[in-house]
Amino acid sequence: MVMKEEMNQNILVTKNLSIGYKQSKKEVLCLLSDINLTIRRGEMVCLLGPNGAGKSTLMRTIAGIQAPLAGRTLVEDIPIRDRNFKEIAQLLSIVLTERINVGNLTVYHIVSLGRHPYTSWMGKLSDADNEKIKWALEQVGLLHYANHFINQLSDGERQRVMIAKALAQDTPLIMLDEPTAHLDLPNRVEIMRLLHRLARETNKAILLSTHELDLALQAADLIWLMARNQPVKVGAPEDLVLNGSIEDTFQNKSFNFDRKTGNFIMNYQKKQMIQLLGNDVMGFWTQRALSREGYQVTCEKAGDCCVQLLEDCMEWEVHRNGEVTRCKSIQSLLSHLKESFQL
Ligand SMILES: Nc1ncnc2c1ncn2[C@@H]1O[C@H](COP(=O)(O)OP(=O)(O)OP(=O)(O)O)[C@@H](O)[C@H]1O
Repeated sequence: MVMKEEMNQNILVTKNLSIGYKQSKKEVLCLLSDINLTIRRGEMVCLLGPNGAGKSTLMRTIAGIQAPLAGRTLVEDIPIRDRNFKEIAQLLSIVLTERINVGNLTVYHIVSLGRHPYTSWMGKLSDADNEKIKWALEQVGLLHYANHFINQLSDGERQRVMIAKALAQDTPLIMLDEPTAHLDLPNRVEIMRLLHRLARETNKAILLSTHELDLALQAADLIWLMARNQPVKVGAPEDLVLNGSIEDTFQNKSFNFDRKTGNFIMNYQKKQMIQLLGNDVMGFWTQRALSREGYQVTCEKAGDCCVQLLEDCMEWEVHRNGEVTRCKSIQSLLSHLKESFQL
């Protein structure tokens, strides 16, 4: 009984999927084999991995755009392979990264294209289709832009139009290839929040590929972590941080992953030890600036230099060789240290 309920919760299932490219009759580039992944109703999954890991290949294979080397993909228990375009378009919708350039179409018209899998060959929209289009525009907060031309919209709004089109397509699975590429930070956050809310409220499954690790860690229900020739690691973002998977996958000698903050910290060659006294926000930014300049920062007594934070007046006191110097900004602190150490 439990098993049956669980099976019904799955919208996407991959079964022993192998992905890659047939390069010639004999030569095959197999990127990954035996991929068994699922996405449940109402879940948002972020697919993460370094460049060349195979994210686009996996997305394309799941969507039926590219044939698998082996295995299969099921959406709502229906195998994608061998289905025609219209049948697939009723099971999954895809939002691609490319910037759309169709200036002479209105927002309403573009979203209405999502209804094509359901209309006759003439593309006549029924009342129900129009209702669905309005609902989709409402979901992304763009109903008032329905009659605007697409080239009158910002990149963030255009992306929301494409999400509305996918919603109008009304498929159980929505896939998005780097939906936050080309967007500024507020729009990136907005799109992730929107997708997260839509997964919850519509009970659809959302799969998106991204390079935005910090946003994915905050917004995803599950992360699929891909690395070349390694099994896909699946887990809640926090589990993948705690068990070191994120760190291992993105390991690089130029930066370290900070498990406490979920951020990457650049590695600078350390030259001089400096003791930093004080904490909180001012301490965090002072430490960042000192590390960038190549100082090794510690809270213990070390070397002959100590920086004391004066949090009340937001100033910095440098103690070195019995001399005390006050600095009014991080910029002046860094130039004073540079002179002092003659770096
Ligand atoms: N048409 C193709 N024929 C042969 N090999 C390909 C083809 N397309 C991609 N590849 C190779 O497959 C590997 C994975 O590529 P893919 O584009 O899926 O990675 P990705 O994780 O999406 O990368 P990125 O983050 O840079 O977009 C790469 O080594 C790439 O060179």
